[in-house]
Amino acid sequence: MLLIQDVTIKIADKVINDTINLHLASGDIGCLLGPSGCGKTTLLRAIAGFLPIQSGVIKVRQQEVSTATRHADITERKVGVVFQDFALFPHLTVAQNIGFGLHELKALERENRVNELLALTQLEEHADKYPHTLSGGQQQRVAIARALAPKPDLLLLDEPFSALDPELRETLAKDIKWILKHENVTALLVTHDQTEAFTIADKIAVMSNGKIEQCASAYALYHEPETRFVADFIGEGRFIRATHVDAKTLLTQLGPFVVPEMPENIYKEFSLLVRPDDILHDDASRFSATVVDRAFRGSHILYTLALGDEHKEQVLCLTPSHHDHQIGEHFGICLELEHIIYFPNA
Ligand SMILES: Nc1ncnc2c1ncn2[C@@H]1O[C@H](COP(=O)(O)OP(=O)(O)OP(=O)(O)O)[C@@H](O)[C@H]1O
Repeated sequence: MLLIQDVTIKIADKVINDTINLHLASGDIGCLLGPSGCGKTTLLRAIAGFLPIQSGVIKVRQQEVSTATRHADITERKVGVVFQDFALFPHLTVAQNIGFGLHELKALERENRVNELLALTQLEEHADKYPHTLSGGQQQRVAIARALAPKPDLLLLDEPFSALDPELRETLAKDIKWILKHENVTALLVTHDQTEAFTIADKIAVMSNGKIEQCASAYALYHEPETRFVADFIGEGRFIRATHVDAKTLLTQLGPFVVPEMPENIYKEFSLLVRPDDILHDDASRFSATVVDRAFRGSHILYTLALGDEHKEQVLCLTPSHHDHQIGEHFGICLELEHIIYFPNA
């Protein structure tokens, strides 16, 4: 449904997006995830048709909509856009906002489609209200319903939850995912919040410095990051030094570790990614670590632990919160890795 091949976008001669490749099949929910300034919004704007591209091609439904020499009009793209600030019409009711893009339909068809979307977004009781009387979450649902009303082939959402408070975001993200799947619309959203990306997206493109570093499912990004940037950016974790001892064994400050499956061509010495769930609290272990920081998370505590006498390396450890240790205390830990993620030593 959406195909982006080797796309480069420049603004005032500065390369903002460099050789971007991305594919979304029909019904996929994709996400552009990355730190502020990495070029997410610029790419989304180019797909929507607000910006030209300098090389490559963007196709929607196999039609070329952007190349270096062709720039299809926004209306020709059949792309819906949901903006960060919702951009609702203040003088129109909820129902009128949703029906705004349906001028081509007959009155009855239009009314049916509006009613269908009011039900889908659970806004029936608010149909005759004006946007300023609604909560942020409700306004966002109106914005999504309005964008979905004309049945666009592709829906683009620019930081759709950023104006909402954090508790509401996750619930709304789940609701929106359900709505998008129900409408079977292909969607691409921009966010810098990975929880949001994990909740809503089938496929996440992690961006840095104008490029896509890796495009994969949330699970693959977390467990099989292909670059050091993705390993750092997605989830939590620390790198510790490791040495490849023999076909089955690695050596780290936490002793020898027998590897479930040794990667081919692994370096002799390398940096090993250790996630908080790879470190187990184990009073029987002969390796102990010192608590240098702790974050209480209700059911769990996330400890930052310093290793060895010199405290040069650190790992994170997520334990049930009845293991309550203070900063400066020691406790026994052991390493339990499912995936060996390694990079050359920095
Ligand atoms: N109109 C413009 N003129 C000049 N530079 C621009 C313009 N628009 C964007 N940029 C630059 O392009 C880069 C990428 O911006 P963009 O808004 O795409 O990033 P982003 O990843 O969406 O960031 P954020 O998460 O903060 O919105 C930034 O360095 C920005 O300064």
